[in-house]
Amino acid sequence: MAEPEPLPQVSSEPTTPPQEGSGRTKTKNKKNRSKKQPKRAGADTDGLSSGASTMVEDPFFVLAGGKEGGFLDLEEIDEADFGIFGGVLDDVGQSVEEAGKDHGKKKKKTKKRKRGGDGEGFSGDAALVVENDQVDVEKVEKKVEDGEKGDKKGKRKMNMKKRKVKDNEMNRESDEDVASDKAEDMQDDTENMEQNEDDELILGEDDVSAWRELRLHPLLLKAMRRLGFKEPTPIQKSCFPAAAHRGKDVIGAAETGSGKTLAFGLPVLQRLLEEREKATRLQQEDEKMEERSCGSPLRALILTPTRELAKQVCDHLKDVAKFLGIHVVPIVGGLSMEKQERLLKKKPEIVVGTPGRLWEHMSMNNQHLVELHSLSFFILDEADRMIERGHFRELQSIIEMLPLTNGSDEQAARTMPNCETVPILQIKKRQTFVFSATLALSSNFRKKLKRGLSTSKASTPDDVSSIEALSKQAGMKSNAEIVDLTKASILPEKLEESFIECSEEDKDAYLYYILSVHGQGRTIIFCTSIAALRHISSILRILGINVLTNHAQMQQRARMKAVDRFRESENSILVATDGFARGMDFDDVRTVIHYQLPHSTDVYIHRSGRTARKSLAGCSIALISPTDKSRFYSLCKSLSKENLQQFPVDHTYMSGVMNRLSLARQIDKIARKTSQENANKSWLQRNAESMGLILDTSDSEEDHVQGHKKRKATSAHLQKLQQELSDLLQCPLQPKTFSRRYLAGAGVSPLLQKQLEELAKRNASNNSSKSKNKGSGFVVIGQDRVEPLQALQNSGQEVCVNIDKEREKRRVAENWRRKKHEEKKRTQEQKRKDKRKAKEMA
Ligand SMILES: Nc1ncnc2c1ncn2[C@@H]1O[C@H](COP(=O)(O)OP(=O)(O)OP(=O)(O)O)[C@@H](O)[C@H]1O
Repeated sequence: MAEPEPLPQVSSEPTTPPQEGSGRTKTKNKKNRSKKQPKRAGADTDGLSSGASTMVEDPFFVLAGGKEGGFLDLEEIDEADFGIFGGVLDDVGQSVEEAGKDHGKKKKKTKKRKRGGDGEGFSGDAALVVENDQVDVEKVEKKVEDGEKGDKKGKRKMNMKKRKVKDNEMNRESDEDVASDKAEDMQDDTENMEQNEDDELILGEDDVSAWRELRLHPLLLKAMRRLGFKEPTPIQKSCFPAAAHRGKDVIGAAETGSGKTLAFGLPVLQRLLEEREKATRLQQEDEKMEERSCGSPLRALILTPTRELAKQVCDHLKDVAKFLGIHVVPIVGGLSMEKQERLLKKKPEIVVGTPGRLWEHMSMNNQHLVELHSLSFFILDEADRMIERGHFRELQSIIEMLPLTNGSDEQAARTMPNCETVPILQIKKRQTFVFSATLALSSNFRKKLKRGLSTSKASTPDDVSSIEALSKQAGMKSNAEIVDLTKASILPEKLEESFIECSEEDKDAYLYYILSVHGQGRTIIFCTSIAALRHISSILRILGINVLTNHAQMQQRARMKAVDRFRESENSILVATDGFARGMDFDDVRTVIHYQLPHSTDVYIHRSGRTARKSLAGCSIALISPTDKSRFYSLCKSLSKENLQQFPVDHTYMSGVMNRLSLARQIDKIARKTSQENANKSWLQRNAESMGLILDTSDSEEDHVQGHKKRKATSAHLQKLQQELSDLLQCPLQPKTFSRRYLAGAGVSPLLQKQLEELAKRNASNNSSKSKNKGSGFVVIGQDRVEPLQALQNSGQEVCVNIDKEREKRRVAENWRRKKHEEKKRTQEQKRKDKRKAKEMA
């Protein structure tokens, strides 16, 4: 075992990064680490092997030390949710097939080493304590608000709980290593239970003939059989031959949920597998190769705009690469830098990350990320998002780090240290892939694509403000394969779009109506603002609808939990902001509701694209207030939509909806006020404590009594409202035409539902025993509500949303208003004149 790697010292001299030791290091001295400005590799040919960097004053100091740059609503990702490696480092001496089969055995061997190791990963236990405590605090807070236990007792209890949470959170860091070891062990155990890839195969050999036609590597074919992917999706079919067999760069655009991740992922895995096979053959010929053991250099760098998407892409590739011995690692903000350094020391072939954190590592001269000579793939997922509003300055810096692609393969090979997996002859040029569903949104871009990249104007060196410029700077060749499978509307074919016109205030009512009357299936509600998200989630919870939330101001652990819970239940409802709109893949989301309209067409497409994925049907409903109208019409225009369906609202439900909503709003108002007051008090307390001051809380006797009375009255009022609402919620949300024989389901509580079903069963058995008394049957429709898609398909009414017609309508209305106004003015003037005349006459 080699000595732990010495950390680079801060120096103003040019320096060579230390060579990677093969052993694990536990040194964590971050302070000693030098912050260097990495040099563009490839610009200095003899510096390539060492990854030498010139030490200059670091212009990225703020970035390196700070948070993920740029995209403020990036998702925090918890390390607990990342696996470490999809597999184990492959034994190059083995055949590829063997490498795959022996995977399980090797895992066991590595496990022993890991146990005494540095404990990356999950800190489940500690987190659970904190989370449970958090729930307890909420319970206690609620009790305090309800005035159930009396103020002082409740407060004391709450303070104790809060302190406990704080302590736990402080201890969490130190507990993490232990907990993560446990989690790692558990993960290993689970993996050991999966004995063999063959046991997991869902499809037979003949089922995947469509993949075979693409000349997919046998191990990848097996992976497709295991995942149950019978045939390639159109984008995969179009991209694979060009990317994998002809080594071309690819610009890929296809609708949301069409499998773009594997459209770029499979060619990467194919090439790595093929090269590994060649390497194995060469190795057998050349015994010297055995001495070479520096692990694998970075072969593919995949960039995504959000942390959650990076995690998802990483997981997806790991799934495919599970038995391939190819390692995929996520490098995103929100994780400990040191832990990521340890992951990178293991030299994974594929890194998926967000630009901010990747650049942070690069600017600290992380050897695996700066030595990019053998990088074979540079991939931008959701590329159009990357260049938006100058968000990812780090992207520019990363692109500058990429070796120039015009150097010869041999030259590149010469500069590479002894690496087993990429022998000299196998190094091909780097391929660049750029993908997104909304790449072709701008008509300009489509035209440019048609003309081809070669004819476009040269961009300035620091300009990555267009896909074109970005691709070129990343080294994309002018003969790149352009695969644009998007239609004019870009949206999936089976997406039923609809809208409800209502006032801003009534959006809550329609939202509740949709969820309670047509609430089947997984639903995502999108908001543009966190304030709106908080408002509706609070109202819906008061109304007894259990919603999950995900937004940038939530703690990461809670966010990831929400995502997991959303995946778990097929009727779950998630309220999210737009950070969640791109790329997130959930099984069978039936409905997307745009509570607030997005600011741009591409966000609308990505939001709506969370449903109707994988050629399944889904529906999207936009709530349109008068202020949203013009934006909505322009959106329709940019998507070439002239007609849209109006969501079929059964207005007989609305008075019931309004009654409930009115109570919920009152409850919400009181709860907000109380929590605001509590927050203010504790803020004051905290600040006074931190300044060493004692707060004068001694009210006069009269104030004290008054305050007490007020609190008591509020609490009684709150209880009354809650009781009223609870009574309403016990009854079905009936339309006026409610028949006693048919209990319509919306609003039926699970308990009532159960009781009614039992009653119905009893009635049915009574009836059958009493010689089938026709007409006395009792039918419970219960919670099996109609799903929005079904409602739309049955009775959605098409409405013309022709923007020109709307403009015309608005113009006519304005003219009419102006005329009216002028007429009024004229009449008033006339009246005044008449009065004056009458006065003069008098
Ligand atoms: N060949 C295939 N057969 C069946 N399912 C597939 C196939 N390829 C990918 N999938 C599945 O399709 C789903 C969507 O894939 P993916 O997330 O890559 O779509 P996408 O085009 O990137 O969507 P978005 O534009 O929203 O990011 C995933 O659940 C994935 O597992």
